[in-house]
Formats: sequence, C-alpha cells, structure tokens
Amino acid sequence: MGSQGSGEGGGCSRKPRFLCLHGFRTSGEIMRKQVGKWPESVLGKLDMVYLDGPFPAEGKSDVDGIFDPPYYEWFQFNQEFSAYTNFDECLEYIEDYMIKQGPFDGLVGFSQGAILSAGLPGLQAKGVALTKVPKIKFLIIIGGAKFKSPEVAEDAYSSPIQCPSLHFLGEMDFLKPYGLELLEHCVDASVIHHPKGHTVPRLDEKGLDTMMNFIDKIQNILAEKDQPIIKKLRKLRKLKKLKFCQENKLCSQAQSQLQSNVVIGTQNQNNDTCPLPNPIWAFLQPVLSPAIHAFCSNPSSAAGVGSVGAVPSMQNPEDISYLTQREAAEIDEILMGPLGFSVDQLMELAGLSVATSIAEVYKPSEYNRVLVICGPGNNGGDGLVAARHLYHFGYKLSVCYPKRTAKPLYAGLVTQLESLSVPFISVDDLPLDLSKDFDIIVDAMFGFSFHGSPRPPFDNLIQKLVCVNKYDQTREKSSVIVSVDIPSGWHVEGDGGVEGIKPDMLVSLTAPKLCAKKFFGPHHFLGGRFVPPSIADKYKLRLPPYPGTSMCVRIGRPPQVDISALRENYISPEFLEEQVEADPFDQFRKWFDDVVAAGLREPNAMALSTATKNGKMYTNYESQKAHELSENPRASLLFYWDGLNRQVRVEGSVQKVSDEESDQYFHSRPRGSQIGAIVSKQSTVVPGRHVLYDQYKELEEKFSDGSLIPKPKNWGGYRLKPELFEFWQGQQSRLHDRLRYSPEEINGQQVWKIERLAP
Ligand SMILES: NC(=O)C1=CN([C@@H]2O[C@H](COP(=O)(O)OP(=O)(O)OC[C@H]3O[C@@H](n4cnc5c(N)ncnc54)[C@H](OP(=O)(O)O)[C@@H]3O)[C@@H](O)[C@H]2O)[C@@H](O)CC1
Ligand SMILES: [K+]
Repeated sequence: MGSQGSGEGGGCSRKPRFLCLHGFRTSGEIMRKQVGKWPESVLGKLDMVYLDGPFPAEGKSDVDGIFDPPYYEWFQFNQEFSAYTNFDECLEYIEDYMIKQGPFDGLVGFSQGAILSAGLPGLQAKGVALTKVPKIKFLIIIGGAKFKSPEVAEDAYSSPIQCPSLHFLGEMDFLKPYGLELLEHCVDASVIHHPKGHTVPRLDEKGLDTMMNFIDKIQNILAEKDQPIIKKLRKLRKLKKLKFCQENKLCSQAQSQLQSNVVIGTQNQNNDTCPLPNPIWAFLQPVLSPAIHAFCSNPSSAAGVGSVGAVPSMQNPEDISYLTQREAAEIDEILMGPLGFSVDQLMELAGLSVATSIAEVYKPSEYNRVLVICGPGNNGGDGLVAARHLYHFGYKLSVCYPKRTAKPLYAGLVTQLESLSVPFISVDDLPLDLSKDFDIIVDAMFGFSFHGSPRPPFDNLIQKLVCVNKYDQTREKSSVIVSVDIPSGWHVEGDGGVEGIKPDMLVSLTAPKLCAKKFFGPHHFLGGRFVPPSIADKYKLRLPPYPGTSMCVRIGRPPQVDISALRENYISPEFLEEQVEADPFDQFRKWFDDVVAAGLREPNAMALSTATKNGKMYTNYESQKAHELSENPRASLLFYWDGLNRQVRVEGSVQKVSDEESDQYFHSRPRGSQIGAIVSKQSTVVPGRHVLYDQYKELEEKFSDGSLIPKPKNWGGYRLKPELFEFWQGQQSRLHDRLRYSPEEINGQQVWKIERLAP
C-alpha cells in the first residue's frame, strides 16, 4: 500500500491533474480508451483531461478501422521529421486550453503527444511556450522521443528535464531507442518496461508498482506545494465572523470573501505564475466548500449524526473524524451498555448499510455474483446480514464462513441464508482465482478488533483477495473487493502494507477508523445510521449527514465517470413477435399493468415531443408546446419505465380536447395542484421561489372554504391520436427488442403491421 501526502500530515488530498496529449492522427477520446486499460486503482487517483489535437488528420490514420474517427494531429512534419509545420499554432492552442481549463499539474502523452509533452517543460523554461500557465510539474511519457527539428530541440533540451517523469518503454516499440535518448535527458525519471510495441500498454504487476510509486511521489510533492494554501484555509476557517454566519445571505458573502482571500493567498504563496483567479478558484473549491457549509450550519441543532459538527457536503475526507481502535471499542461498549442497543440490532443496521452501499455502486445487472467471506467476530456477522439483504436486492450470493461462532445470533443468520438456498462454500472449495467466479467479493473477515497477523485460514483467504487485485490487471471487467469497516489484515490504525488487500470499496461503520485514511480506492461509504448525538458529542464526531432515508452516505467525491462508458447491460424477459398482442393498445395496457404491478413511480409520466413547422424537435419546453402544436399538430409521446428496461413511443396527430373535458379533468385533480396551475405562469421568469409560494398561500387561504377553484383560461389538454407505436425493451449486449406497430390496409381493412427493428 503506498502512501499519500494528504494523510495524517493534513496535506492536500486533491488528485493530480493531467492534460493528456494523444498520438498522431488519433484523438482525445481514443487516448481515453487506450489509457482505460489501466486499473481503477490508478485512474481513480488521477484527474485526466483528454484534449483533441488542433488539426484534423491530413492523411490516413494508423488506427483507422480500430478506433472510430475523427482523428487529429498536433502539427505536421517533413519526411525526415526535421522540419515542422503549424508548430507554434499547436503550442498556442495548448496554452490557450490550459488557461481556460487549467491549472494542470502535468502532462501525459502518447507518441506524437509524448514527444510534445516531453518537450514542453524545456520550451516553457526557455520562455518559448506555456508562459502564461503554471509550470509543468510531472510527465508521463508513453512511447516518446525527443524532437528531431534542430531549432525546436535546441530550445526544448537546452537543460535537462527536472520534473519527475514516468516513461513507458516497449520492447517492440520502433521508438524505443529514441525513448532511451529522451530518458537520459531526464534527471528524475522512473521507467515501466513492457513487452509490447508502440502502444499504451496494460500494467503488469511490476508496472503497477512503479506507477503507484510515481503517483505517491507526485501526491507528496503536491501536498507539500499546497500546504501553504491549506494553512491559509485553516486560518480563514477560524475567522470569527464566519463562525456565526447562519444565514444564506451571509454565507454567500462569506464565500466571496473567502474566495478573494484565497486567490490572493495562492498567488502570494505559490511560486507558479498564474494570473487567472478563476482556474485557481476552481481547483480550490473542493477544499473550501465543505468548510463554508460547516460554518453555516447551526451548531446547536440536533438531529442524529448529521447534526453534530456535521459537514453537509462532505467532499473533503480530511474534514471528517477517524477513530482509534480504542475509541471504536469504547463506542461499541457504550452503545451496547448504557445506550441499550443489542448486538443483533446494530449488526442488522450495519449489514443493511453495507448492502445498500454496494447496491448504490455495483448494479446487480452487471455485478451479479457475490461472495461474502465472513470472519469469526461481529464483522463476519455484518457480512452474513449483508449477504441476506443483497440476496433480496437481486444478487446471486455465496458465503464462505470457515470459523463459525456457536452463538444463537450467528446460527440464526446462517439459517436465514440457508433458507434462501444461499450456498456456503468451504475454503478448500473456493476457486483458485476468485475473480473468475465472482463479480463482488465482500471482505467481512475482521473489523476493529483485529490484532497481530492473520491466522489460518484467514491468512490464505486474504492472500486470495490480494491475488484478485493482480488477476484483475489482465481482465477487461474486473471483480471488485468491498471491505466491511476495515480492509481485513490492515492494522486498525495503519494500513495493509504493500502486500495487503486493496479494496475498491470500503464501508466504514459508525465512523471511519484511522486506517481509512490510507484507503485510496474509488468508493468510501459510511454506514451504521444509529449513532445518537450523545456519542457524536462525546467523540466530537464530524461525519457527513445521511441523505433522506438512506442507510449509507459516500465520503469524498465519487470518481469521475466516463460518460462514454456508461452502459447498462439489460437483462429482460423475451419479447417476441409471436407473443405480443395484435393491437398495440392492448400491448400498451399489458406493459402499463406490469409497471403498476412493479410499483414504479409515476408510471404515466411521459415526455411530449413536438415539432415546429421546419421539423425541428423539442422536448419538455412547455411554454413552446402550444405554439409548436399549432404550427405542426404532430407529436410523439415517450413513456420510459426504468425499472423494467422498457419504453414505448407513440406518434400521432394532436388535437385540443374540449373545454368541458379540460374543466372536468382540472377539477378532478388535488386542490393543491389546481392552485399550483393558477400560480404558475409556465416558463415565465420568476424573481424567486418565495413569489410562487406567497401566491400559493394567498390562493390557498382564498379557497379554504372549499369553493370551486376556477380553471385558468390557458390551461387545457391535448389528445394524441396514435398512428405509430414502438415498444422497446433493453436486452443484453445492446441487442434490444424493438417492435413497431404501424397501420396497414389489407383488403380494405385497417390492421396493425408488426415489424422488428434493428436495435
Ligand atoms: N460497535 C459498533 O460500532 C459496531 C460494530 N460492528 C462490527 O463489529 C466489528 C467488530 O467486531 P468484533 O469486536 O467482534 O471484532 P472483529 O474485528 O469482527 O473480529 C474479532 C474476531 O477476530 C479474531 N481475530 C482477531 N485478530 C485475529 C488474527 N490476527 N487472526 C485471526 N483471528 C483474529 C478474534 O479472535 P481472538 O484473537 O480474539 O481470539 C475474534 O474472534 C466492527 O468492525 C464492525 O464490523 C457492527 O456490527 C455494528 C456496530
Ligand atoms: K473487513
């Protein structure tokens, strides 16, 4: 387990921000995919921004047929690579982007992007490029080389590259000799050797270690650099007037005050020249906002954990409390002693929290096969409870519980699982490679009472989990490890060392233990929503408030989501032409009944799309609807029923219903909705919510005698006469069902033709 500068020293835990420069005639999107082979344990620690080169490819791309266009290039060159075209434009383009979207800490480059990245620090030092942005502090060079243009090289390599750099050298890469030349020019270089050619390689075990060490190193450097800023922030947080600020108005004043103070502070303290307050502010915001909120909440309000020293937006893990082993055990004793809880109660809530945290991140449609490994103590009990809840959430469960505890509580939990036919697997029967058979492995072996080194059979089980991390390097979709309260084998106040397990998710219970500071996986959750204010007070707990009725809350920011990779692998029943109703109205009714039976919210919610005369479609721009319908009385309705992976689209012509019908419907609605319709002059600008609220209150008072609320003149209904239906059902591997019903005349009779459309 590596360490991060943030940890106990109270440094900065922000992710290093890298601008990624892609290879010749590829694109930012392609590089994102190439780098996407690296595990989450790496990507989760870096903030990577992928930029397209400034010039569309002027010729054929080497990745044509492998990755989709468009392709871009950074600059052009002659056959000998000794003279460049558009090079200055390229430098300006990158600088401009860094000004607008920065600040960036470093550059990651592949191929042409790597040559460029490795040359930029030298050009910057010479004042030839990137003069208006902070100094480049780190480099990751994949398949790189030096510039061959003598003029450019003269500036770029007039002195050695001082910043820490990580170089990928491929055994089969035609650029390897040139990569070695570049390496000699770098004074603080680490190297990842790989057997492949000119490519962004996966990380093998050794490569991963080197990468993790590099990340540790740069995080430490950043933490040191940011230390003055953090100190400044702490000082600012102590400003007395902020402490007493309780009103929103005051808050925003305080925020802007804080903002301007911080920007000045940053410029004074940091050696990097950055004349741009906005980007600096953008980078500081994650550190600042929790503090601002915390000061604005009323410290005397009391309502559970969230209230005592609560931080409403807990985006900075540095601000929350961590417990020592002794404190965790003490809280345990108080809860089950004077506070009257039973162990079963707490275990049930803890296990439920673990299950809901898992379900929040890993959907059963994608991560279905779960193995829960339970230890001999209460941590193991939490695992048994979580297994039961996960079963009911739709996962396929298996449990490994090698050292069963004879107490009735545990026997009961086992019986409950057996009654659900959940298999119990012995250690010997577990497969060698757990990641082959399981998508999620829940580590519920040891919690806060762990001490010493793991004894058999848990030593081997922990080793198996360590191997899961390693196997996962080579797989597209990896299995994930979720640790309950503490990653097993880690010291409660320390970490698991280099050879310890590295969970993807940690669900801390009651409050995180000190070791959680060393957890750098992508998902840290808190569960155990039962801590009364007396405990929160006594231990000065600062914990994030649980949202709504949730049993869990995330600590820190969620990892960045690659929108292009968001894709549900739907699992749905068959939907075949032979099975469907001949009449689309009957088929619609059938699906609608399923939705109602499944208890989905608002089954009749739909999106109405209208079209203007020129055929342009709009959705949900309510104020435009009537106008558009008068221009073109055609529309389509879309019903989307998420829980069932289904949607229905209905197209047709639209007509106004009679005033009488509108009136009747208006008065069938709840009186609150009737008043709401009067209050809302839809889509007009309102000065504030209070205006609507005041008008609402006034009308509520006016009609409090139960008298008829008149329908506003401009309120009415439309009816769509269906002329085409399309039923869609999500299926695995994007092979969705789409059945279209369109009218057809056969022998003078109007019938519905049913056709299957390609997904
Ligand atoms: N109060 C709370 O806030 C709540 C706490 N909850 C949960 O309880 C957890 C704490 O439970 P816990 O105290 O039972 O201890 P836990 O860590 O499960 O294991 C102890 C067992 O492991 C054994 N063992 C120890 N070291 C070992 C080694 N090196 N190698 C092998 N074995 C070793 C030890 O045996 P011993 O060494 O004592 O012989 C004993 O049998 C906590 O983390 C949370 O998950 C929630 O349920 C509800 C709210
Ligand atoms: K555990």
